[in-house]
Parts: sequence; C-alpha cells; structure tokens
Amino acid sequence: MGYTLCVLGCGTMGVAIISGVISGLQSRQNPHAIPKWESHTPGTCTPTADSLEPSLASFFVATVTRPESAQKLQNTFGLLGGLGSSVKILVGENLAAAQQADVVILCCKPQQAHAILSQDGMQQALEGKLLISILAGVTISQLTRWVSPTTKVVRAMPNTPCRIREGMTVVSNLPVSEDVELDRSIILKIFSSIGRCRFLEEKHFDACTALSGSGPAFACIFLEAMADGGVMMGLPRAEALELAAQTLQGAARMVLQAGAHPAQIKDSVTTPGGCTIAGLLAMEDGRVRSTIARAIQVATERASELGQPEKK
Ligand SMILES: NC(=O)C1=CN([C@@H]2O[C@H](COP(=O)(O)OP(=O)(O)OC[C@H]3O[C@@H](n4cnc5c(N)ncnc54)[C@H](OP(=O)(O)O)[C@@H]3O)[C@@H](O)[C@H]2O)C=CC1
Ligand SMILES: O=C(O)[C@@H]1CCC=N1
Repeated sequence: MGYTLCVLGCGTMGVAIISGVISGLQSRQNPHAIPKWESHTPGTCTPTADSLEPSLASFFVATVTRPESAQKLQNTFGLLGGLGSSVKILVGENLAAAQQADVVILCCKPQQAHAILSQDGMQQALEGKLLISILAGVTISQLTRWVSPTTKVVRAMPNTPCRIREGMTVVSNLPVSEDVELDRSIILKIFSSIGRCRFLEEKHFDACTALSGSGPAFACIFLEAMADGGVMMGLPRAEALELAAQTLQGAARMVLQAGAHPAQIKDSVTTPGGCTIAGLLAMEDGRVRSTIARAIQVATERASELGQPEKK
C-alpha cells in the first residue's frame, strides 16, 4: 500500500486530478486489489508487502463545503469503479482530511487558501507533510508563511485535460529536505500519470497559469470557431466539431511527438496559390496571432493578482 492523498477543495481541478490518478492506477493494477482503509495508518508512507511503491497513492480523501457537492463527487468517483468508490468525501472537515493524509493538494480558490490553512490545528496536521498548491497567483512565500516551517510547500499548475490523462502540469522546484527524492517521485507519479509534467522556476508560474492552465479555454475558442466556419459552409455541427478537434490534436501531436516546428507544418500545408494561403491571409488580417499572444499576456497579468487581497 502506498500513501494517502488528500485534495482540499475538490471542484473541477480536484476531480480532474483524483480521477486521472485513479484511472492511471487502475490501468496498472488488478482492479480487485483495492486497499482497505482500516489497514492503513494515517500519516505514514510505509510500503507494505502489497507494494514496494511508497510513491504511489492508495487512499484518497476529498473535501468540499456543501453536501450537494459531496453527492456529485460520490457519483463522479463512483463511475470510476474500483478505487473511485473508496474515495473518502468529507464535508467541511479540512482538518480531519489533512490529519489523515500523507500528501495534501490544495485545490480551493486562491482567496480561500489563507482561511483554510489558518484553521486551528491545521499547522500541526500538515507538519512534515508535502503540500502541493495548484492555486493561481498564490506564491510559495505566502504559503510558507501560513504553514509550519516543517511543511514542504510546492506549487503545481495542472490543467483540466488531467482528467483524461492528457494534462500539462508545471511544478516548482522542490524544497530541500531529507525526503526530497521521495517527494520528487511522489509528484512525478501523480502528475506524469495524468499527462506531461515538467519542473520550472516559480518566477514562470503566472505565465504557465495563462498558457497551459487557462490554455484549454483558449484552445476551445479556436476549436469552436473552426467548427463554426465548417457549419457556415454547410457541414453538420457534430462532424464539424470532430474534424476541428482531431485536426488540432493531430497538429499538436506533430509538434510534440514528431518534433516539427509549427511554421514547418504550416508551410507544408500551404500549396502555392491554394486555399490554405487564402485562409491564412484572412487570419493575419484579423490579427489572430497578436490577439492570441495578448490573451496570454493579460491572463498572466491577471494570474499575478489572484493571490493578492481584493482591491476595495
Ligand atoms: N479550473 C482550472 O482549469 C484550473 C484551476 N486552477 C486552480 O485550481 C483551483 C480550483 O479551481 P477550480 O477547480 O476551477 O475551482 P472550483 O470552484 O471548481 O472548486 C473549488 C472547490 O473548493 C471547494 N471549497 C470551497 N470552499 C472550501 C473550503 N473552505 N474548504 C474546502 N473546500 C472548499 C468547493 O466546494 P463547495 O462548492 O462545496 O464549497 C469546490 O468544490 C483555483 O485555485 C485555480 O486557480 C489551476 C489550474 C487549472
Ligand atoms: O481561471 C483561473 O483563474 C484558473 C487558473 C488557470 C485556469 N483556471
């Protein structure tokens, strides 16, 4: 058995992470080998005869504030079967959840972090534990001020495709501790099991938040617009969406898997005097590149404000 992973504030991203991690685990293990809660000692990462992988999560705890959110989580995780049905969902019990956990992922809104971490007993509950914050704009320096000096604070910026294990997560450099190798392994096992994962210095986090964190929303605007164009020209909506999505996926995979440069792909599609160059010029007339790049710029600027107190 591995460790207990707790998500404080299990909304869209908490669900994406837990669902992705559980799907990854279930694809590598016998689905009947579900660890039993009763046989686990909270706060320990001790491997047992079942598995020599202390860096893999075996138990999951998720917190929310509303009973209706808990019901939704129950249904969502239940659909995963196996380990999904054993996720413990706690309503308004962040402290109990943190006490039971070995590793805590903070997934609440940026503005809620201080109140959650300052709750009576929370500092003690997190002592010596790995705290991974996915909050936009909340810095390591802020987080470390709110927890015990023994808590190992790391930032991660995942995105919604983690839910289908096609995510992109950027992780900040790990704090120095005697467990740094285990912590690195735990983080890599979580985020590599749900997509790509890379380490980057914290100074890049607002840009990563905008580019890959918010990116699925920007990509979907482009995807929808392509499909709309197809519909305008008479394609049925469902087929237009399929063509647009698979085309974007194919182009992205040529960059990621085949190492092609986007300009090279564009040039290879563009037959002289053909229809692609006609479409490209229309896009350039609409300043599509600077519009998209500026969107990343303003989203980065906004991300940097999210951890700050609201202006009156
Ligand atoms: N959405 C995204 O694509 C990404 C988001 N992020 C970051 O992830 C974080 C969460 O975003 P997202 O998942 O979209 O937000 P959601 O609003 O979907 O989720 C927030 C969750 O927190 C719960 N919650 C609220 N207050 C508390 C509390 N006091 N204690 C415990 N749980 C609480 C809510 O439950 P209830 O409703 O029951 O109160 C809800 O389930 C943000 O900080 C964001 O910056 C990072 C990367 C991508
Ligand atoms: O919109 C937001 O603030 C969050 C952070 C990145 C994606 N969603």
